[in-house]
Amino acid sequence: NVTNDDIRADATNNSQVVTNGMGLQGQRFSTLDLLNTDNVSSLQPVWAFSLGGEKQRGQQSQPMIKDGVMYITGSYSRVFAVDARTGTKLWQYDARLPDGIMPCCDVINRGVALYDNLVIFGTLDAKLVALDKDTGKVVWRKTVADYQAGYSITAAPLVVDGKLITGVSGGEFGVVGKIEAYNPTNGELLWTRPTIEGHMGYTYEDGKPVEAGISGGEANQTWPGDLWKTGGGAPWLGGYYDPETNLLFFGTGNPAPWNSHLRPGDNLYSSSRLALNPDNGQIVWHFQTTPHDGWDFDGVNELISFNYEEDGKEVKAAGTADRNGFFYVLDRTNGDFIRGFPFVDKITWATGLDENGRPIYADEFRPGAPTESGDAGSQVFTAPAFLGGKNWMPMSYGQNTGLFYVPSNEWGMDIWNESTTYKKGAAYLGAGFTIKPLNEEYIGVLRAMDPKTGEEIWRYQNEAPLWGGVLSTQGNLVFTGNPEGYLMAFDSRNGEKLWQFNTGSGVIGSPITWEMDGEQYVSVMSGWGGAVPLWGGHVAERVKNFTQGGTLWTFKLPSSAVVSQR
Ligand SMILES: O=C(O)c1cc(C(=O)O)c2c(n1)C(=O)C(=O)c1cc(C(=O)O)[nH]c1-2
Ligand SMILES: [Ca+2]
Repeated sequence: NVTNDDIRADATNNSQVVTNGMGLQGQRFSTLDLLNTDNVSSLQPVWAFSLGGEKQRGQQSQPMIKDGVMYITGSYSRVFAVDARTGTKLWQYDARLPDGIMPCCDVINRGVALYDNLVIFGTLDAKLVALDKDTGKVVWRKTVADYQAGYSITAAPLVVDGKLITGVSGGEFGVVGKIEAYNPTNGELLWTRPTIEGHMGYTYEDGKPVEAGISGGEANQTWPGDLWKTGGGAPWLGGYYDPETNLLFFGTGNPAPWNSHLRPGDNLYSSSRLALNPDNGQIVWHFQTTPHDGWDFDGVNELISFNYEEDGKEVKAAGTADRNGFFYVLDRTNGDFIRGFPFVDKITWATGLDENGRPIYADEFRPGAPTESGDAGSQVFTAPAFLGGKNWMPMSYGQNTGLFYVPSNEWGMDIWNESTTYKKGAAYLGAGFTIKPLNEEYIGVLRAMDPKTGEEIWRYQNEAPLWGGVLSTQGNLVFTGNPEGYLMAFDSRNGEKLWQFNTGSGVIGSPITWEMDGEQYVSVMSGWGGAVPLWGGHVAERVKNFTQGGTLWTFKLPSSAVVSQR
């Protein structure tokens, strides 16, 4: 069973992985160094587990490990429990999905939460399901939102001190984003916090809703007319928790519709980072990365807590690499902007950030308004593309190097606006687009970034876009995968590629590492999919021959190699 203490200790307990992010702060760093730059070239597969069936695509899950059992999700809202020593399947759960599910960006899922004897995950029809960890049988099931309005859940939920916290997806359908806390034991709703200004939040006392304040204080200050009622801002990537400040950090997605001329104003809290009180969901501070977004620059990307020394003082900071191409370092106690810098080579839509971190817009790179007669507005070519300088794939913070390892992409897009009106359950974009690579040789770039200076310390360039999570370790290793099928290991200090292994399908999951029976293991999901093949325009064309899949791979050193290193 998984306790609150297990969850709190996850970043330092090497024998388990019971949080998404390998620790509540989501640093994705392991203090293990049995596997290191000297021996990683001997890393070998121990077993591979196929998810089976015909639903082989888009495997973004991060595995979890507890007491020798691994828990993963697969595409189409499936969960599997596997013996971590042998890869033998213990049980499988397949959600029965209705025909009308509407995920914008493939049938993906990013993983489970573990609590007590339960394995809990969110489904493509916007339900939370809690399964018995030993049998895979449903213990409770709860509808979070109406899938027929375009809601879904793709992120892993988070458990903090006995509260199960989830976001929702659906920004491309004009849903209203919300973050909610549930009792993980029975699925009872504890609080709900809409992420669009003007909507009421509630806490629940004895099962009854009690008003907990309008998000934003007053309705509709940064939106025109009724647009806030269908404003998007979906916190679709979930969030993390920082024990030092007792705050939840969630990001919010694009405002709806994409056509920004329909909604003059900053459109809070779309494309923002939010800090919430975990007890009642109150928004403690917010930082909006792209006010009045006109390019689908969802602000969901993870905000990762880290501390550093400056002028003899410890700064409680947090770093985030936004879709819009800028990396931000914030004071995580209050959301103040400390510094920001580009982490991609080309940003056209803004010339920089002002002293508060607000973008300085280059208006000629905002697509034009449609004409009165209904013709599309002027088209622009702008960078990054809407799939972002970085998309969902989580970066890692190297505790030993002080660097962030950021999976990123170099691309731009043609984008134009069209007229649109809201219709329940229909795409609500008011825009058209074609993504194009910026370079012939590469699109993906794994970057080691110094958050104190904005300097890129090293980079690895990949032909296809990078779409997988990153892990770094005390053994000076950085792991990530690519759509070409490789799981790769780099030297975290200089970016030298030390090892790679082809898994047979694109790696877009998040690798983990843990210790079992005195040996260090690495696991990752393989299975190409996600948004790139669906929405990638010319880039999708480039990657169209990559094969889909669904396999969980586990690696370790041959026992002899470990011995010889010691
Ligand atoms: O606004 C939203 O609700 C929403 C949800 C999701 C999702 O849940 O996966 C994505 C996006 N937007 C999105 O804009 C996007 O680029 C994207 C890529 C992916 C993916 O898994 O590859 N999901 C999503
Ligand atoms: Ca979106």
